[in-house]
Amino acid sequence: MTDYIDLQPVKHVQGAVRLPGSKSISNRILLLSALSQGQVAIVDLLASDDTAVMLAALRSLGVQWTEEKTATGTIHHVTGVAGVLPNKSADLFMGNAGTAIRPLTAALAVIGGDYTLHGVPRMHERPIGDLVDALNAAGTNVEYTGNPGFPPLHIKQGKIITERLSVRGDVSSQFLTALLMVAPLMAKDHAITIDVIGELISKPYIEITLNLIRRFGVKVEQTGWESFTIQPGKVYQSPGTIHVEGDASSASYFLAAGAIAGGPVRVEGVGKDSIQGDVRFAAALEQMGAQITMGDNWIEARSSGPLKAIDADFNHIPDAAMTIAIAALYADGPSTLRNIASWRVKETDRIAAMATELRKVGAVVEEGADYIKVTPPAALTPATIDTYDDHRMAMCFSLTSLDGALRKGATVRINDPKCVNKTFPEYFNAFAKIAK
Ligand SMILES: O=C(O)C1=C[C@@H](OP(=O)(O)O)[C@@H](O)[C@H](O)C1
Ligand SMILES: C=C(OP(=O)(O)O)C(=O)O
Repeated sequence: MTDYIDLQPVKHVQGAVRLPGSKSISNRILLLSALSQGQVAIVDLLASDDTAVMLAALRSLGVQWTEEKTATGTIHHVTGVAGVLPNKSADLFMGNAGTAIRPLTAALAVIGGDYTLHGVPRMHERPIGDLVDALNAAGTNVEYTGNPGFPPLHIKQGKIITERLSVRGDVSSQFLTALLMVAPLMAKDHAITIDVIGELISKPYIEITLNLIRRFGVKVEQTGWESFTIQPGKVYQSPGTIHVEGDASSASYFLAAGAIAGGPVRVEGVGKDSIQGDVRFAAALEQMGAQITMGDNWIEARSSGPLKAIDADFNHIPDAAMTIAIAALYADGPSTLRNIASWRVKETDRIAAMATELRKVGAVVEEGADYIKVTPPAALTPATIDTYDDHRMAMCFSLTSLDGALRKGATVRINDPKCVNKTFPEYFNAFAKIAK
């Protein structure tokens, strides 16, 4: 029997939400800490499925970590292994966490050993071939045990035999992130250069990667988005204590709620100096007519009349862009989200899933290989929303219960709401708190 949650129409939203830690920052910091020299204290790590698989994998690899509960949150203490993993063989379950499997594959391939990595069925449909090709061309030994180009993987001992790697950047930026994170392990006696083939997508995620690599003491020289060079002889050094920002993608649901149904709604934990590209979601909402204010560690959204339709390129914020597709239901005309082909290879085929579920609430939807056009209905239709084991489908569609300035929300049933555990286990409680 399908588990579900029923949401009644919400007339007004208001309040403040303390965001959970950023998934992207959490999993990067965990791996960098494990590879570094020294002890790292990680404050406010995200507690969710995606970080749980990374933490479990590190433990299976012999990396020691402990969790300390404090009055204000949590501190994870990780003892770095300076690039030498205690366990030379392990079988690792990666769930559906792209930010865990891609960088870990690169790390284990470069370090070498006898490792298997696998995940949920959807993980075995998510591409990893561009990363494996880049690694194996450089001398690692990574094999597919299922379909070529996809997990599961078997990693054996290899040996890096090149100073220059190239990787495709047009399917997922996580492949370049993975190579950048392990480049210092390859750059023992000579510099390593990574060239990007094809137009790099999701560029702000590379900025997160570079920012965190630098905080662990390694410099990367960058030539546009085409080439990255890491100087030899550097080992990641513990930054001591490192703080995880609140998740800017998770912020998008609350900010959109404020923009649609009154507000003000404030998210706490990210602000104007955030290293996450998804804070630029606020600018897209502003373009739609919402009123946005930002502080060092908070962002606030409120509506000022009906939302305006938007037609824009969303390649830089692929995750938060899903929330724009929902805000489009409350806009004054058709909206088009362009350059989002990567949606098709994420937790589900998000262009297809979004189109199907938006039609259930009455929208007219046109989808293409890399775009979606949403024409809002005169009134939202009550619907049962399928979520495709995709946390963002569940979180996005909760917003269809909101009454906007132009049209009223509908009663909505969200099937399998627990899929939010991937990044935001407390999502529906947080949403209920701002619903008045
Ligand atoms: O590097 C990261 O932390 C991420 C990169 C993006 O993926 P793509 O580069 O595959 O678009 C994003 O969708 C994902 O949720 C997190
Ligand atoms: C695409 C996503 O996740 P992943 O890190 O598994 O790629 C996401 O969280 O929207």
